[in-house]
Parts: sequence; structure tokens; C-alpha cells
Amino acid sequence: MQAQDSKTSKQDKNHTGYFNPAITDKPYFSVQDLVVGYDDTTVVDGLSLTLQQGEIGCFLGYSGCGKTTALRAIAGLEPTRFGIVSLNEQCLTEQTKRKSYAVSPAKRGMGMVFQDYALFGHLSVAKNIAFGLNKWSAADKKARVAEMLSLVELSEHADKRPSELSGGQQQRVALARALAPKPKLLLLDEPFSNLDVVLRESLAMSVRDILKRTNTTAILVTHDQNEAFALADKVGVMHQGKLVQWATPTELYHEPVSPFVAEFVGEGAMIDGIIEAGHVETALGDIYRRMECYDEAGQPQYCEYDYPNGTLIKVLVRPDDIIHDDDSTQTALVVGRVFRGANYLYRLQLDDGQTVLALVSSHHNHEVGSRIGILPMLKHVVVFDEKNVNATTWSEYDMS
Ligand SMILES: Nc1ncnc2c1ncn2[C@@H]1O[C@H](COP(=O)(O)OP(=O)(O)OP(=O)(O)O)[C@@H](O)[C@H]1O
Repeated sequence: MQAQDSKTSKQDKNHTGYFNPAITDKPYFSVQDLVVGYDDTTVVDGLSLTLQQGEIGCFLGYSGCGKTTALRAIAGLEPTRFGIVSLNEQCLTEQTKRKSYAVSPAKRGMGMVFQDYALFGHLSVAKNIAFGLNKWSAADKKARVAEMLSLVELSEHADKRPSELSGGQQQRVALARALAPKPKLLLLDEPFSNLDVVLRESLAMSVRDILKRTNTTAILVTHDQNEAFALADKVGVMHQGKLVQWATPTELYHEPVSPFVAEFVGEGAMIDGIIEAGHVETALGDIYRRMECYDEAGQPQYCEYDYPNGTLIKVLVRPDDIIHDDDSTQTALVVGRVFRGANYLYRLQLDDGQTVLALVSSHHNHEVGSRIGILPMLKHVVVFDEKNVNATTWSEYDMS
């Protein structure tokens, strides 16, 4: 009885109506040290990640960085040179010094959705969705197809051929077909890239909603950051076959681990900083890293930075870190601006000639050449080391 209660509580619906992913010590899906290559080239190089049940992961990166190869290796469609892949407590691939083992793709319990939908043109929408259910009884199959049609909001199109549907609708049929057999893991390879930009983001949001409602664990491959952020819980930035950072979209944006991730994800500028007496001096002001302790008068104590005085470093400044404030005594010169509807993206020159970006409500219309008041309000201070390779993030800081 107790076990039943605890299982129920793990799958309780949260306030959004979604099922919470089951919380267990062991990840539902894990990849350890995956290495995949063609001939003498290594294309995926030591990739490791975990997902809990119901979580959506994403491989994001430039063309050719190895995203599709990683996905295909997880599906068992590419041979693995090294590494372990496990799903739902089952080992699917183990290529190590001790063992060489791989479950065939058909027995992995995975569903796939491709860029080109790969629907059967001669079959109706309903028959496309029923395609993977040949072992189900006729009654169960009928009920499941009806359920999937309703889930993707295509019930009234059940008897149409795919060619009679729009691109977005066809992709929803492909999703319904992949979800119908209840896959343990759904793999989506650039599923929206044939669609126009506006449709892409709205379809990504509705696919996320469908995956969350069905508690489906999934991995998406894309080179489109907006799509990754709209759909995924965890995004892995890939670069030259390596997973550089595997984190939530917010963490990637605000706490990138390297300059590559900082530049790849979102906009921003890296301004010069110099370590002086334990704090960082920048053109925006001096930044003091706060410790979690206070002196007797209640004044915060500050960390010594890890580098000697005079060390040159870089500080990441995102457009939302610079607040426009007419009353501020700190000003910057507007050297460029882009109208984005709700906002202007201003390019601002600081007194020492460096530029930063600022996202300002489009009610504030300042001409190029004018000076505007600014307040630096960094959510996190991301400092890149002197070799510009690694980053550290400070969440607690003061500026002067
Ligand atoms: N079957 C293959 N044989 C040899 N090399 C391949 C093969 N498939 C992919 N590659 C190479 O592996 C590298 C990674 O390809 P992959 O398709 O995984 O990248 P990707 O990040 O998914 O790129 P894209 O976004 O363009 O699809 C590329 O250099 C590609 O040319």
C-alpha cells in the first residue's frame, strides 16, 4: 500500500496539469562516454548525459557537429565505438573493454520523427498513425488511433491523405504515429526545419505540450536555438563532437561554462575586466563577489578572486543585463539600434569605447548618436578566465 502511495505521489500532476517526471536516484535514460565515428574520424567524442522520465532533452549545435550521429547511435542505427546507453533500467549498448553488446534498433522501444515527416502518401492519416500498432487488437488499435488524433487535434482529418494537409499538420501526424505505440524514448531529428519560422516556434510549443501530457521522454536534434528553448527541459550544446554543456535553457543563457556556449546561446558582449585587490574592474563599474558571510556590523564580506592583481579577464554582459534609466548618472552613447516590435535592441558605446547591447522597451525611442542613462543589473556575473576558456558564475555580487 505504501509503495503504491509513493508511486502515485511521484506521478502527481503539478499545477500546470502535467505529470511531474518520476524522481528516482537512477536516471531513466543515460548515455555514458559515447564515442561514434566513420572510418578514421571520430564524430561523437565522449558524450554523457542523463534524462529523467518525462524530460525532454535536445542536442543543439552547428551543422556537422555530430548531433544526428549521436541520435542515430542512441537509436542503434550507427555502431558505437565506445560507451554505454541505458533506458528504463535496460542496457541497450555496452561497448567497453569488458563487453561488446548492442540491442537491435527494432527492440529498443524508441520512436522517431524526421525532418521530412516520412509519412506513407498512399495511406490515410488514421492508417499512418495505426502503422506501428499491428500487434494490437482491432478494438485497441481503433481506440489508440482516435486518442492520438484527438491529442494532435486532427480528428476531423482522419480519412485524408497526408498530401491534403499543411506541413505543420503532416508533422503532427508523424508525431502521432511515433507516439501511438507508446515509445520508451522519442527521437526527433530536426522535425520542424521544413516549416516556416513562425509555424516552427508555435508547433514546437504545442509538441512540448503533447509530450508533457503523455509524459514522454524525448530527445530533439536542432540547430535552432529558439526551437531548443521552446521545447526542451535540458539542452546540450555540441561542438566538434563534444557535449560542451548539458543544462536547462536558463542555465545555458545565464551560466555558460565557456565562451563558445556564451556566444552560441543568446546575444551579448564580453567586456574587458581586470582583477584588482580581489574584485573585477570593468567599464561598467567594479564588481565585488559576495561571500555568504557578514561582519559584525552586518556588512557583506567579499571573496578574493582566484587570480593575481592585474590579470585580464572577460565579463559576459547580456542585453537584459543593461537597464535603461533616464535618472542614472551612468550614460552610454547609442551607436546602433534594431527595432524588434516590443523592444529595441540598442548597441551602446561605453566611455572606454567598448560596446554592449541593451534590450529596451520600444516606448523608449532614442536616436543613434544620443546618450542614454544605463544601470548595469547583471543577473549573474559570468567571468571568463585569463585564457578565455572556462567561466565561473557569481550569483551574489555588488557593484560600485
Ligand atoms: N555515413 C557517414 N559517413 C561518413 N561521414 C559521415 C556520415 N554521416 C555523417 N558524417 C559526417 O559526420 C559529421 C557529423 O555529421 P552529423 O550529421 O552527425 O552532424 P549534424 O550536427 O547532425 O549536422 P546537420 O545539422 O548538418 O545534420 C559530419 O562531418 C558528416 O559529414
